[in-house]
Amino acid sequence: MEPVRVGICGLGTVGSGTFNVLTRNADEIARRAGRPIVIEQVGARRDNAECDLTDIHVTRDIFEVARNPDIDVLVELIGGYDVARELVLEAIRHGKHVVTANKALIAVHGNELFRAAAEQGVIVAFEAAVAGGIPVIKSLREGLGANRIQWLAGIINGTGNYILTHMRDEGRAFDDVLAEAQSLGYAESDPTFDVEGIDAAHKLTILASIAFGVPLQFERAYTEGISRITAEDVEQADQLGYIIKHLGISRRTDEGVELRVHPTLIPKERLLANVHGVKNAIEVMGDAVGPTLYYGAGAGAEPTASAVVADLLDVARDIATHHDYRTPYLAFSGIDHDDQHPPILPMESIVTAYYLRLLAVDRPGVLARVATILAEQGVSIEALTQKEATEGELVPIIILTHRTREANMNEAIRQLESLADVAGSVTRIRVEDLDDA
Ligand SMILES: NC(=O)c1ccc[n+]([C@@H]2O[C@H](COP(=O)([O-])OP(=O)(O)OC[C@H]3O[C@@H](n4cnc5c(N)ncnc54)[C@H](O)[C@@H]3O)[C@@H](O)[C@H]2O)c1
Ligand SMILES: N[C@@H](CCO)C(=O)O
Ligand code: NA
Repeated sequence: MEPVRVGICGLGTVGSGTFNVLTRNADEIARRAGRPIVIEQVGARRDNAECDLTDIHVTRDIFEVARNPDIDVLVELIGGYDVARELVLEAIRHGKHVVTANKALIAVHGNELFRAAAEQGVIVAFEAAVAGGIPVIKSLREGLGANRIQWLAGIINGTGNYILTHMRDEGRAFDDVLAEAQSLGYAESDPTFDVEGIDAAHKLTILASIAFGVPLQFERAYTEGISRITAEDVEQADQLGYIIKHLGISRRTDEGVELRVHPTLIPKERLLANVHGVKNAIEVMGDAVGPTLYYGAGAGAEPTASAVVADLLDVARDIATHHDYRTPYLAFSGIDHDDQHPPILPMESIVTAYYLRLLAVDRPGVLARVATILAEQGVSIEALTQKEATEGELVPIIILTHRTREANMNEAIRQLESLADVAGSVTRIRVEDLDDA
């Protein structure tokens, strides 16, 4: 059969990994695809010493790749929102299929890109965009197609998990571990995307669409990062039998779909609590299959390339299939025209348990006043511990609550912070049991 001709745009961490995996495993890949997958052109600002570009047609103008009539598939690995959007739209206009690792692009511009691609009858594949090498998109979209998905929860940012792991195990400083993750090629070009939860929210947005059949709605995701996690909270969580992980959680309720990224206390014995370093894992609960777990490298050159090349294999197999008979981009047919899908819920309406840490003046009646405020908001306490005074007259109070509405907790925290007995702000970290795991 005719080869599939690929143009790779961007020759950084993932671009070089993709180039090398495609080249090294060319024979194996051709046997799987039933035809060779060949690199016809590379668009890059500069050569990359990791790649042997002898005999490769290299251009400094990536848009040349998008317009090259000898290219069947453009692989977008430049990252970012704007130029990547222009590049992908240009490739689609020229009838090319697209493979991308760019979650920012898909989460923010995906609805527009899929519309354009559907009009041209071309594939847009993005397995590498979520959890790097873990085939979670394919699993959700195809392997779990029989299920009504109930919830999914995952560690979906490798850099953040790498930082939390090394801070906890080695007592190292945040900035020091972040610099290491950057040097290993895990971090986004703007690492605040990793540490403030934006990258995880991009990925969660994509997972939720595929799990629940809702259009991509990144702007509705609740996003909180790991930059305010303190050693004190890590220690308190440990004593209570929990570990703090940065999770993306999406859950179907009777009212709609939760879409939230935040640090979370999870019981130490859960599988997700034992996912460390750059590894990612996503737990998915389906009504028929029950809990399933997907684990592996969430970032890095060749793990991510593994997903990019798997998408190229899918393109090679589906290229001759009519668009109407291909797997839909977001797993459900007609998400765009279907207004039957559930709404994304505002954060105030989610229901979860909470860990609270506050500093109070050590005088009679303080605990009663704290308990009264919580009771008036309908928040019931599972455990309350008053620690030894550490900061002058102030004593830390640690509270674990039962499940309650976020709106009630917001009001309780507002009232607690206005008490004369309470110093500074109240730390709040959500707690998930991940039942049924
Ligand atoms: N690094 C990872 O582990 C990882 C994992 C999954 C997904 N991703 C995604 O993959 C994409 C690429 O990430 P990366 O880590 O390889 O980044 P990178 O910075 O290492 O590589 C990007 C490359 O694109 C080039 N580039 C950017 N704009 C260009 C332009 N206009 N013309 C030509 N070249 C241009 C840059 O020079 C750079 O070499 C991003 O969307 C990222 O979110 C990365
Ligand atoms: N910066 C991302 C890359 C993988 O998407 C991470 O650390 O998870
Ligand atoms: Na993936």
